[in-house]
Amino acid sequence: MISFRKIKKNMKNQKKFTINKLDLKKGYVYAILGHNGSGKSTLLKLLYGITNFESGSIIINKEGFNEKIVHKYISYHPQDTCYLSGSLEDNFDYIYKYSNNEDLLDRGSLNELIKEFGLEDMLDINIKRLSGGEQAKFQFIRTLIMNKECILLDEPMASMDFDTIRIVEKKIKDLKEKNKTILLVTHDFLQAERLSDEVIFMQNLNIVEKYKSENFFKDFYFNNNYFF
Ligand SMILES: Nc1ncnc2c1ncn2[C@@H]1O[C@H](COP(=O)(O)OP(=O)(O)OP(=O)(O)O)[C@@H](O)[C@H]1O
Repeated sequence: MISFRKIKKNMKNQKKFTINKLDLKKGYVYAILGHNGSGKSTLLKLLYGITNFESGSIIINKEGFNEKIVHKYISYHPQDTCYLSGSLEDNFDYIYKYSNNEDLLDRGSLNELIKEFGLEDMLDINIKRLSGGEQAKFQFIRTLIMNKECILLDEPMASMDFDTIRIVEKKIKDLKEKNKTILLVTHDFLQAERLSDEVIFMQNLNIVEKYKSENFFKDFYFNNNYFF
């Protein structure tokens, strides 16, 4: 269980990002929806500890909140692809060489994922020469092999093709079956409906409400003139 209480973060133009109360349960998929600039990425960055907040608290599994605890429980897929220099294979090798993550999936599992995502013939290519979608596949695989209890996904499918999206959606369902907690930022409402248990709806740097997905898509989404 992850709990946010009375979070306040100063943003640009004297605006404040706030979360009064938010509890995230194990084994749930949360879709984070909202307009551009509503604060979705900021929510993930706060939880991963890469942006600060002025007041309030985050507690992960009753253990508090610091870098060690974050890295024990959480993996993060940022909106932009991050990689180091060298080939695609080099970038996977760096993880096995330098990561001290005890949960890291083994090389066999990595190789299966590389095949499943069709990257096996691209391993020796300089990663910066790969297409946006191929780099996105790399980043998603990297997030999977971290093998953490809570997985933060910031628009992971934005540049993926239809077949790849199907694979990623299946992976997210499999992760849920393994009792992982997923926070998925997406602009695809149909995808959110397919995958999520609950919707966290954001507006103006606040969480408007957390809804059971069936209620959000049945009532709020269609009845709220905010959307039209
Ligand atoms: N560290 C920061 N300090 C001040 N303002 C910030 C900071 N990070 C983001 N912002 C601003 O806060 C707002 C929310 O940004 P955020 O990236 O969370 O939006 P988002 O909902 O993920 O948007 P999108 O759908 O476009 O990806 C934006 O207006 C952004 O410019």
